[in-house]
Amino acid sequence: MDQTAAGLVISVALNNTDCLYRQQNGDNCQMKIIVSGGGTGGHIYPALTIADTIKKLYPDAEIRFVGTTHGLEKDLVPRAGYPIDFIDVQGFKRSLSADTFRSVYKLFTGLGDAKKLLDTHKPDLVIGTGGYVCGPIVFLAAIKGIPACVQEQNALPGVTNKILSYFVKTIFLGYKEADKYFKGKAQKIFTGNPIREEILSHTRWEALRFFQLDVQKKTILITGGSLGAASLNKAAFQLEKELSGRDDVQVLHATGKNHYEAYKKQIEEAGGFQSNIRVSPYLYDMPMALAAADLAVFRAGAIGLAELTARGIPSILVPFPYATANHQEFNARALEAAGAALVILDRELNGDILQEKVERLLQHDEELRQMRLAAGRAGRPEAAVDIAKQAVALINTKKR
Ligand SMILES: CC(=O)N[C@H]1[C@@H](OP(=O)(O)OP(=O)(O)OC[C@H]2O[C@@H](n3ccc(=O)[nH]c3=O)[C@H](O)[C@@H]2O)O[C@H](CO)[C@@H](O)[C@@H]1O
Repeated sequence: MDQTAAGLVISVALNNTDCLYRQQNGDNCQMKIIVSGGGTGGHIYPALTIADTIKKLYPDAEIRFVGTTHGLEKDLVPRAGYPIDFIDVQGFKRSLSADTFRSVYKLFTGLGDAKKLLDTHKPDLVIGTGGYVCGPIVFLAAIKGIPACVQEQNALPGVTNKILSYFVKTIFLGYKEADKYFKGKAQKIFTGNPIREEILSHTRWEALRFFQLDVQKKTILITGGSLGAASLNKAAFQLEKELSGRDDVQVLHATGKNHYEAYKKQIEEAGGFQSNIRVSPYLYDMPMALAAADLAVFRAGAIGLAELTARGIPSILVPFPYATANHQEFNARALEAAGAALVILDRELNGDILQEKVERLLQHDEELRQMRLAAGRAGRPEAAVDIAKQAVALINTKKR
């Protein structure tokens, strides 16, 4: 089906949804949606992006979140202006231990809490974005015949989403590579990962002006994810020492808050860097930093990579080796196979290797250009809208 036809199908489905609601519930009716995902930012940010996109498309939609009090969602969701209910559930460790019994017990308390929430709020749709917290509520909704779907961010899916694939109607895939791991009956739709709207809202010129960077130089963006990465910082230090004062390149580097003081001290001991090297603890202006970047040196978290590809930025990726089941390497390898990234494994990373790869790309414009084009092809800037529309259209399938 070409894109226009697909767009038509979606819009017809949405009109039906609207009609159904108006007919059955009158004009005051609001779609009620529960979104659940948590633990790390990697599950919460996509959940918030999907919620924001639904609100933008359907301003009357009533959206609430379900999370646990142990996860970051406790802070991030209220801050984003959504109500959140908490359920008492705990993840399973990969190995058997005394804690396993506690997790089983908590699974039942979680299911009990989820049942109460479904009975109280009577949602028309439940969306899960991964993390064990979304297990009970998405599972129970599906069992009760409430349309339910999940969004999987990684190329190697998480356990909760794999189990849920046997019960939900649809799985929205961040990576095509994840398809083969879902054995359940759910329909699998490759949409890419949802990214916040601001990621695409700045031009290169605006960003260079914002950071007072030089328009003649190539900009390298270096970050080890939201917490930073010691191994990446170590290799970056050698690279930045070599690039300091160069007239063809400039660097924006976020070390991670916990690593910043030590890094600053290291720079001082080395006699300081020139102004083409900018080091900060954290980049609050990531959308601007991405707009300025010609090349990125990154970990391989799914949302960071979706942001890079949405902007068509070539990258050198160093997957975090301790991520669950090494899923970051799967994310990174998918981009490498697409021709959009070079991969250095954390155990092989050192200043020489990073410098060699960076210099190669800086000296070979054509290789960088090809990688930029490949990154652009891999990008799915429309993912959030696709997911929001197709998830809401599932309401039509509700048994009434
Ligand atoms: C350690 C770990 O297991 N991380 C997982 C976590 O991602 P995690 O949250 O670690 O990383 P992601 O790349 O998915 O997201 C990072 C987010 O932080 C932002 N940012 C980062 C640095 C900075 O200085 N400023 C800033 O704003 C990025 O723009 C991005 O929006 O969930 C992802 C999705 O399930 C997984 O793919 C990751 O493997």
